[in-house]
Amino acid sequence: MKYGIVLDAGSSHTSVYVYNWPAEKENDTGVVQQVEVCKVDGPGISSYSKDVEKAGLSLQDCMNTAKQVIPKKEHRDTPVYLGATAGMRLLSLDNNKIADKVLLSVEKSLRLYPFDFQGCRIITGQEEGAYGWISINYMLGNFKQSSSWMPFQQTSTETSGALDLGGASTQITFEPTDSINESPENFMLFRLYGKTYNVYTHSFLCYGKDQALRLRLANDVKNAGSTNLQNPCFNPGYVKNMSAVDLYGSPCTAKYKLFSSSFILITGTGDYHQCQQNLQDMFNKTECPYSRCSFNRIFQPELSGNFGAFSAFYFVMNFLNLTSEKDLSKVKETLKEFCSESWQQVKEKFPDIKEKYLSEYCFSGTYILTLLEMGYGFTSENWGNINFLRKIKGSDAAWTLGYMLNLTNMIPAELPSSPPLSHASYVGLMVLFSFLLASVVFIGWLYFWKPRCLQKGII
Ligand SMILES: Nc1nc2c(ncn2[C@@H]2O[C@H](COP(=O)(O)OP(=O)(O)OP(=O)(O)O)[C@@H](O)[C@H]2O)c(=O)[nH]1
Repeated sequence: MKYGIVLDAGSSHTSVYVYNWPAEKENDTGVVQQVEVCKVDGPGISSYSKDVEKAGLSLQDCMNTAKQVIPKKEHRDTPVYLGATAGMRLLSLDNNKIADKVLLSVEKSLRLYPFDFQGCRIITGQEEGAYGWISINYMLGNFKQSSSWMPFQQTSTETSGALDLGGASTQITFEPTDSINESPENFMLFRLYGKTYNVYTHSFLCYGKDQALRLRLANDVKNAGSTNLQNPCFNPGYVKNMSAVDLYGSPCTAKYKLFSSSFILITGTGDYHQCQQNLQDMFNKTECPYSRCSFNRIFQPELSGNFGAFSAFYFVMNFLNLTSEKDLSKVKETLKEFCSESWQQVKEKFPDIKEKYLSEYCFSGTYILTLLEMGYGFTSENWGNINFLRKIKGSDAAWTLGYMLNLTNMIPAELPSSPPLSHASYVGLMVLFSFLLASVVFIGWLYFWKPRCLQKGII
């Protein structure tokens, strides 16, 4: 067995994934399995900008778990990759030097482990989308192709689109059916197992659910001209004092800072319709320099096929019991009901759920619906094409697997030149041919030898 470790350094936390696969089958599709995932206790590495040494130290527990999971004799040959996503993208926009220091601290810590350290870097939003798409299609077995020696052409499997909602960014990636490509920067060409895929992808920075909430609140403060907000996206009776540092401390919201007040007071009113109207403003649909756009002047081809929606799409829809609801009007009905429940009732009903997550489910659910409907253009007709999922065949749906498959060259561009026959058929045919050959020799011997004997007898 071979092993690989990928660290997903996200905006809200870091996860350490351990994968393994049989060495002799490493180019086969679907053989890589996730054997462990460890969530680092504490926030994402980007929040250690004022204490960079701690960014590296925070990974210790999960790296020790990886050390235990992987057999000792494999440690030296196990590659370790770290990809940082939108939290670090934002930090590097804000202060590139500090972002480098954080990555250096993390690298220093990771080099202390007995693994084969391969590097830490901030991945682009486009990579995050594309690797997410590769991961889920690899796990779903969608890259399987008919082998070239087959006498008939098998139709190739359709791929599934990928929808990823993080804390700071969100990605949409799919293989469009039309060939309109008005925005080359949104397309990636892949050649995998002998087939070419032209994949559309876009990552919206600041549209992950945590930054989107801040973006909305910062706009609300600006529009209201007050730091005392009545907010329809929180349950009635919910009251929160949010620090101005937390609200304006990211490049997504910094420009909205108007007041010197150090706190913003939020009081929930729990009105789904008002919340959705409020959130719609975040999606500019009026300007589009292309034949079609999602929002904010970004090109998007017509949606096609099924989509796997993971990460926060799954966490939120799973809490609301909506992962298998295919009727969009029922989804809205459920959200409306949930948002209108008093905060006291909600807390009593779900005493075991972290208050931070619980208090934001009305906002997050409404945001997901608005993003999918208003932003990407899903309708009640194709809502059923979205599959909210956390795992596929035991592995988490995340960009990490695709990242590792790419960096270890485990997805060949061309089909591996497989022998046209299986070993068993080959042995069978050899036995048959040997038997036929022996029979021919024997018959020949009988034919040419016997008559001569007979002739001798006659003489
Ligand atoms: N409800 C719930 N939310 C979660 C859980 N784990 C993470 N989240 C939230 O889901 C969002 C996405 O989390 P991740 O998938 O880790 O995304 P990320 O790596 O922070 O995202 P980016 O850096 O933006 O790519 C964040 O807002 C997290 O706070 C969970 O177990 N339950």
